[in-house]
Amino acid sequence: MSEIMIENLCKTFGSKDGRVDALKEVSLTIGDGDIYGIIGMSGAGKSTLVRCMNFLERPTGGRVLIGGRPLGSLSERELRRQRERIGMIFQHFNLLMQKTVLENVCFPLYIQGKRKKEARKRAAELLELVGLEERRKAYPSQLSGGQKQRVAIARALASDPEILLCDEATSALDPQTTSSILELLKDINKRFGITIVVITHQMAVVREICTHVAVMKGGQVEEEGKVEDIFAHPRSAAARELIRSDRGGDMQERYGRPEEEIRSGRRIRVVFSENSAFEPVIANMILAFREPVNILRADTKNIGGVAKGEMILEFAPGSINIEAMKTYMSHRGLEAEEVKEDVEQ
Ligand SMILES: Nc1ncnc2c1ncn2[C@@H]1O[C@H](COP(=O)(O)OP(=O)(O)OP(=O)(O)O)[C@@H](O)[C@H]1O
Repeated sequence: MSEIMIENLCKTFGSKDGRVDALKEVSLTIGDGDIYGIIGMSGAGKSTLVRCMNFLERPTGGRVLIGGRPLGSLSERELRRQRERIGMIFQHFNLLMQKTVLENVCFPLYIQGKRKKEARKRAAELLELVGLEERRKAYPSQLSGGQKQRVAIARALASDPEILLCDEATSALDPQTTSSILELLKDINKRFGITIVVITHQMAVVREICTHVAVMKGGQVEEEGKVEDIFAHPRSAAARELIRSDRGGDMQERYGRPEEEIRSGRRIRVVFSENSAFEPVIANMILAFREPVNILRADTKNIGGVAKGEMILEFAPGSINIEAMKTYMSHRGLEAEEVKEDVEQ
């Protein structure tokens, strides 16, 4: 069992400039086998939270339970054992530059006391899993960023972890390499049932692989739930802002308009899971109400493998048909919600 329960977690750092409350009463549950995203802007407390999950950082209040066992009650030896069951990967890979790819993956196996032959055999299997068996003799400096992260993933898997913590693991990679690393993580989750926690500031990463997400701001969880629900109905300003800044989608070039062109008039955000049905509904609505509607942005996004369409519509200033048009859309399966001023620049 690798369920992670976080209860009222607090972390306060003391410094010469005063106190910093990096985590304020954070509570969440990460289910066994989930791919769980923790998203927020810089300074939100994400790294502190993930470091508290394996007690690399000791919380100042609250509890962390893994598989029902509170980490705070473990002896140092038990804690070391528990940490072996938690792999970690980082933005800057943290590889040993003087060692070959194979030796990098062998490293945690040597620490566990494995013999050289056994460790090399296991490391070779893991390199095959991440698609790098042919680069086993290379040094990290000879690899691309994506390949380095694959080595780091193989190394993290060497101790057969139940949990993999990924701290901004794709932030240093280009979008295409990011997608291939996310695919690899998804595959690992599916094949081995490893619970994966993804720390990121990019909504695109969350929607590509995560099942659940917690949105953090100022050391607190602003919103938490299934990715598709939060994408469709973001409740907090922090979630709306992250969704708004999530660019990338194949329809955008066709419809995309620079945001400077956004004028007055009420705006709504429409979400639908089959984007092909957008156009007839909107076109028929314009015909039915005989009123112009401005498409400010249209986009498709891949949320956990399902294509979701998103559109920002602007109604004519002073229109009296807005509520009727929202009802028209909702009767045709389009989820519509008002876009508040605080999410537009
Ligand atoms: N060791 C430390 N000593 C003092 N303050 C710290 C320490 N570590 C983190 N903080 C502070 O705690 C807050 C949360 O930092 P944290 O690194 O967890 O945020 P984050 O969401 O991961 O942001 P980033 O993506 O920029 O790392 C910040 O105000 C940070 O300055």
